[in-house]
Amino acid sequence: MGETERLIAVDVGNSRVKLGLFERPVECEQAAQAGLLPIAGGALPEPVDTFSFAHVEGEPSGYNALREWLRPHAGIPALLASVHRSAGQATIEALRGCGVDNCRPLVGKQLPIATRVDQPERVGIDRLLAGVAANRLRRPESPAIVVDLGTALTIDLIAADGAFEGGAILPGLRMASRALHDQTDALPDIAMQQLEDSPDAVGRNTVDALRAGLFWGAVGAIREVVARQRDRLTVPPQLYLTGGAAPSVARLLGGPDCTVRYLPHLVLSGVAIASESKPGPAP
Ligand SMILES: Nc1ncnc2c1ncn2[C@@H]1O[C@H](COP(=O)(O)OP(=O)(O)O)[C@@H](O)[C@H]1O
Ligand SMILES: CC(C)(COP(=O)(O)O)[C@@H](O)C(=O)NCCC(=O)O
Ligand SMILES: [K+]
Repeated sequence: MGETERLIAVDVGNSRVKLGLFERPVECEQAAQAGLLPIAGGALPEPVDTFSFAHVEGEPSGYNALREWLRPHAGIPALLASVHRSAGQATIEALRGCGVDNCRPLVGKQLPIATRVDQPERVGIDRLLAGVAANRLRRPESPAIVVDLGTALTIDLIAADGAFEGGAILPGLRMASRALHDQTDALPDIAMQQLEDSPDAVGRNTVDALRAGLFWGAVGAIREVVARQRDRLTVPPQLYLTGGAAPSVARLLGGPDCTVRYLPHLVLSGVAIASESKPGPAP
């Protein structure tokens, strides 16, 4: 298999940079051309190797570890989706410095997904890419709802015709915990490991009360927004979960007519699918 058949997909979020090495040429049963709605069908491309790190301003260790991971992958083209400008730029520089060939940033209008939103160019590219991947996964007649529990928590509706309809944005678990700590005198910041298991809803101390509120607040918000988006649909949606906090809540979501799948690399798979589309101009 030649180098050109491989791709490094990059997803720069507000907390973490995620990379995936995709080896197979991404096959598409229906040509995904810009302007054409992609029809659901084929399997989702999955990375054969992944790497991720937290990006922190002025802290080079994550980028140093990235350079180590990239060492055997020099010469492979990379396609990058970023919602964080400075981390996106630092990641591009690290990739180019490691000899990664032809590292291109993706922009929303290159993606094979239609939108029905007020300002398509303002939508986070991670939200659109998760929609691109959801379109590959869902049954053609079923709409999809994508829940991304990252720095922010996003809950987006993909219509049965494949269009990104918009959705809801709210604080993610880490951000909510940090906001409570920063804006009060007495509340501690809660470690993410303490938010992995369903806590008792009656916290008998400050930390347990925060765990209860943060965890069940996120689960409740997702259930309510999903239910309200579901109310607009005639066909039950398929629910896809991704993002750092998704494993904690995945088994608590869904219902009798709404199946749930946790897909840790949904955005990276969206980047791999987007790589099939017409390449955009080099920056
Ligand atoms: N062990 C954990 N338990 C619960 N939530 C977690 C855990 N680890 C990370 N998170 C959450 O996941 C977020 C990072 O996920 P990620 O999808 O990489 O975000 P982004 O794409 O915004 O960078 C953190 O901000 C935090 O909210
Ligand atoms: C909503 C987001 C902050 C989510 O980013 P993340 O939590 O994945 O880092 C990002 O998609 C973004 O900056 N969006 C721009 C505004 C919009 O999507 O409408
Ligand atoms: K994300």
